[in-house]
Amino acid sequence: MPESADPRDRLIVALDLPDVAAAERLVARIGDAATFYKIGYRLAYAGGLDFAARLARAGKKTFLDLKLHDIGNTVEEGVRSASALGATFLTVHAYPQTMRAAVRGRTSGLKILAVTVLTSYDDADAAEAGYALPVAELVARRAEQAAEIGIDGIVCSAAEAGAVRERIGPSRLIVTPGIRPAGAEAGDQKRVMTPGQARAAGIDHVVVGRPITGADDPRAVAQRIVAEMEDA
Ligand SMILES: O=C(O)c1cc(=O)[nH]c(=O)n1[C@@H]1O[C@H](COP(=O)(O)O)[C@@H](O)[C@H]1O
Repeated sequence: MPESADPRDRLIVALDLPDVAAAERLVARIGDAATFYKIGYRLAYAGGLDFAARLARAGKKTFLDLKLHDIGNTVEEGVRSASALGATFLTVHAYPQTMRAAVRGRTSGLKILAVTVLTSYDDADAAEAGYALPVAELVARRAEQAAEIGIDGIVCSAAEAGAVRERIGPSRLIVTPGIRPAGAEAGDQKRVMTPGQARAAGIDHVVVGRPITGADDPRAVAQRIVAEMEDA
């Protein structure tokens, strides 16, 4: 597994906040306890892409969670445009055509992550969406396809990390949302593990949003998550 030199890099804080001012306040409160931030739909549509570029210029690592999925040409050119924002990671959905297009549009420095099956899905949700395979099998199949296509990393739940690692080998990344410190509310997440369990399962990065953004002391929660992974 590729190892980051700084243990704080293992935690990616999801800045799922209404506006840039709120994101700036949270980043300031967390201070040096976190090095890596994710900007998803909520903030991206409220000025978050410029903010992501600013964070990157300020030395933070950024993850653009845009979950691209469209015709190949649109994905390829979209990835090319996103490359200008200085991000470390960009997500696309793990459909083969979409992943191939993303790899064509990728420029150096930007790693493409493929979202296999959302962590808010269980087998019943996958069946409702028309998939015949249980979630674990669908994740494994998409991870295998992602590796064949040359995607840099996989987004899945930590519960699938072992099976995914077997299929993608040691050098690609495993990034896992659906992470909850012991006792925290799962919310809409259905495939959930603790930071320590995730780390022990061989993940490279965890993504954590509400347990940090909603905390009275977000810096302390971030520090505890990093420490829990160090001890795992
Ligand atoms: O691509 C993602 O980051 C993602 C994939 C997935 O399968 N599940 C998932 O929760 N996410 C994102 O990870 C974050 C999890 O947030 P919390 O549930 O608040 O910790 C959110 O920003 C989601 O958009």
